[in-house]
Amino acid sequence: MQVRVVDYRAADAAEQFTRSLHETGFGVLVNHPIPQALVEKIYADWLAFFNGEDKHGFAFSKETQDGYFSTAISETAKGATQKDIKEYFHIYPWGRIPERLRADAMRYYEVANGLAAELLSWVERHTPPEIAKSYSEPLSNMIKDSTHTLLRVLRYPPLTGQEPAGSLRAAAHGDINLLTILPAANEPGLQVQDMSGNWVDVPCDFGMLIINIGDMLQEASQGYYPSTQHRVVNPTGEGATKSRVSLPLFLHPRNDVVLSERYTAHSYLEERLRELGVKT
Ligand SMILES: O=C(O)CCC(=O)C(=O)O
Ligand SMILES: [Fe+2]
Repeated sequence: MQVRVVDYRAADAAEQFTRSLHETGFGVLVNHPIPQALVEKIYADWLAFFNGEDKHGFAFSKETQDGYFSTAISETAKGATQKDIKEYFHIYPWGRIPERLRADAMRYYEVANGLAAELLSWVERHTPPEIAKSYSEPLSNMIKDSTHTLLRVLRYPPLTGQEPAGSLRAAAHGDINLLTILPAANEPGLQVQDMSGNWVDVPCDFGMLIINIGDMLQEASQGYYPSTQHRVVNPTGEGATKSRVSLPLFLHPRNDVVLSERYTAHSYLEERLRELGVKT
């Protein structure tokens, strides 16, 4: 399997990109409109935040799910036995965020949301008509004015050697949402699973933009766009002494969006958060 690297400005970009999503659940864009300088600034500022102490004043709320999730309460992937080796912060436009970090995060949120709407229209245009006819509304419309789209800043700390056997920076999982937009992290490690169960490195040169299908779009497209399992493996050697920072934007539909005969976006999310152990 090959995750394609597609030039966003190419004439056949939409076709190439959506083919990669259909075949692998992942697609990678270069020459995309997300400013790299903004991404790098966010990585640097948030690394300093995670290295400091005031993060503890932002402990996440079980009710609203915004704020800081420490390594001690970090999520356990569905079906996994160990916690992931990571800490993270959940940013929503209505949620808590350190004031000095707000403007850049919100600018990123806006720009990436705009691109996501365009990519969802590519996805819709390249869905076979017999499947597209059951989309309950245009896909790009599903995320419009959603209050659930989540910007997560992740920090995977340097490894200490004391990690529980078998634990990973991020254990194999599928994303819950419609579509995820992820700028390449500052360190490697992201892998996707192919149909035979092999783990394949996702192209991740600094500056690339990685997009993957989440479970909700798999549900809405009746599996045409698969939500593939992915993970972040632990580095060895020099890499083990470094933090890894990444910035996924999880595009979530409005609560009332009908995904399929079985689920609305709301019922789907509630079920998954309970399974993850971060909500009761
Ligand atoms: O850190 C990464 O590169 C991927 C993170 C991820 O897959 C997730 O948080 O769902
Ligand atoms: Fe993920």
